[in-house]
Amino acid sequence: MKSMTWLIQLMLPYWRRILLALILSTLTISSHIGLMATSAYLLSRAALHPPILDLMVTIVGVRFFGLSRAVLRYLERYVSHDVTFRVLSQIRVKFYQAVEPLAPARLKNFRSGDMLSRIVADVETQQNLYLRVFAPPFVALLVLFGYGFFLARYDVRFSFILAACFLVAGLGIPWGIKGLSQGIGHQIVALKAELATQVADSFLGITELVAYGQAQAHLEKIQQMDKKLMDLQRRIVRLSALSAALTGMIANLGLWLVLVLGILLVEKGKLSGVNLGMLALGTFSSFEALFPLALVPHHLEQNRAAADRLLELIEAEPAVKDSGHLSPQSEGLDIVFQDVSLRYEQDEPWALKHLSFKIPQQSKVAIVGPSGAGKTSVVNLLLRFWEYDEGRIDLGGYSLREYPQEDVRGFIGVVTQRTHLFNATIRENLLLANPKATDEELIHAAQQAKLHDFILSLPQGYNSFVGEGGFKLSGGQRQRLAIARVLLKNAPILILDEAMAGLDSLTEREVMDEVYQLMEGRSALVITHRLIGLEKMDEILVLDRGQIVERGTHEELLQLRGLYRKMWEI
Ligand SMILES: Nc1ncnc2c1ncn2[C@@H]1O[C@H](COP(=O)(O)OP(=O)(O)OP(=O)(O)O)[C@@H](O)[C@H]1O
Repeated sequence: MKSMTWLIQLMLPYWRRILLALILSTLTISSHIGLMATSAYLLSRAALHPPILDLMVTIVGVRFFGLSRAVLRYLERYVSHDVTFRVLSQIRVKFYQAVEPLAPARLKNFRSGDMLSRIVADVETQQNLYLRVFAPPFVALLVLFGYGFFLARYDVRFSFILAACFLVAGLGIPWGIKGLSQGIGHQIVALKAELATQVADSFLGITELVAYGQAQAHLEKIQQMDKKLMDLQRRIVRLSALSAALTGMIANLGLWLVLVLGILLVEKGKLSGVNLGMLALGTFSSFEALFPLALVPHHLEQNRAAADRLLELIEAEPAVKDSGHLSPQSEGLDIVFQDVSLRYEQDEPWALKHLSFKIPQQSKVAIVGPSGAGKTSVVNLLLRFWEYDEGRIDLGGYSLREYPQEDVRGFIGVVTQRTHLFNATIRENLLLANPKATDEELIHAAQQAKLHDFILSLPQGYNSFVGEGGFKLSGGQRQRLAIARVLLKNAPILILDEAMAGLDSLTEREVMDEVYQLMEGRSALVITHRLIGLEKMDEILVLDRGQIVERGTHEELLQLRGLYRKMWEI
């Protein structure tokens, strides 16, 4: 119910267009009725051989309805699809606005294929909302009342026949089909999501699947799901055909009942014989309004299931909410952690416990420690990806919570182990860090990151495509590109989170030199479990199970003969 209320709220701003579309739909069906009725009337009158002038009005009527039906059908399709696409774009905008603040913390719980399915398939399912759920009942009611009143002018019993047939075909058949199709809408939405998830997973893990000889097995799994989805869709097509056949039968029954009643009335002299065909065929064609009703419950179920999935994300609470309006100054950007504790979930152990340290502006601090010690968690807090539970983090003398998240991130440049490169050109990947950068600035950054010569050696230079995830570049080239990005961003705070992991020793040494140059004149937080080059750090924090167990310079820590020394010796 909640999802329907949400969808209706999105449609409300377009009520004028919706009203126009409903009127146009009703007029289109009315034109159809008019065409059939006037044609039948014309044939009946013509059979009596009246002077041709007597038929002129009817002939014009036939022409008018013939033309207006086509024009109105076009306008109705135009306006109703226009409304539909406007509502869809609203849904997409709302969805994106709600999802963006959830990244990255909350989105990690969702699989990428499932997210894709929500953004694409579940949004697109909503195109049925107006066209196949809301419009048909309204149009059927308008036709029933409009044509019902027309019939009542001849005899009210014609109207009762029409109402009875509309009741059976408009409520009885959809009710029966609802019973037969119950649950299929939900299953289709769930299966589409699962299928998208499996396909996306297969693409992401294609190397592993091929290497371990599992590609065929995986493909078969996907084919099975696809078959299941096809079976469900086939069931819906069968039900659609059944409902069309049943509605057609009721339409024929309606025609016969009107004909029988009409014949009786003609016999009694209460109805002119020339009207007989007009009333019968008009009634028959009014059933056009009823054909889409049978699948309304099915589409409604599918729309609700898809909308529920959209709402699940739209209503999710972001891990961090903006509450402050301070803007960080580029001067005096000391970072201070005071007794900071964090746990990712209430029932999980603390990832960070009572952490206190300071990174004065332009100083270099390293955090080292074994895997799972909490090093990346410190970065997550600084970048405002997660909210800390206890303590206080200050930036430039004010709590981090007093700044908008975007402003904080604007002051921080990050190089991580897994630099994501978009399937675009080198230029576009660099511009991500600073869309306004000039060509000279791009080249300067690439030169500093020792990437320029390599780029020039490519046939397309800066316009060369890097491939999906940057697969056309080596690990070292990717990291250099990340460094060039940070240079372009020119942020006063630098975070290097395992930036050298995955590189061979030679490349590591080369990239390290560039990284140390990059640190000059900036505050730097270096996260690593490889104790290389840490002599240049002002302070090293040794983290273990979320707590600082040792701190000092490289020399001091070696003398302590504790965890750091042990790690260093290894
Ligand atoms: N998003 C998350 N949700 C739940 N728990 C998490 C999440 N991220 C990290 N953790 C947990 O928090 C703890 C610290 O993780 P963190 O990634 O900070 O460690 P790390 O020192 O950076 O490890 P590594 O060197 O292996 O990258 C771990 O126990 C980890 O399982």
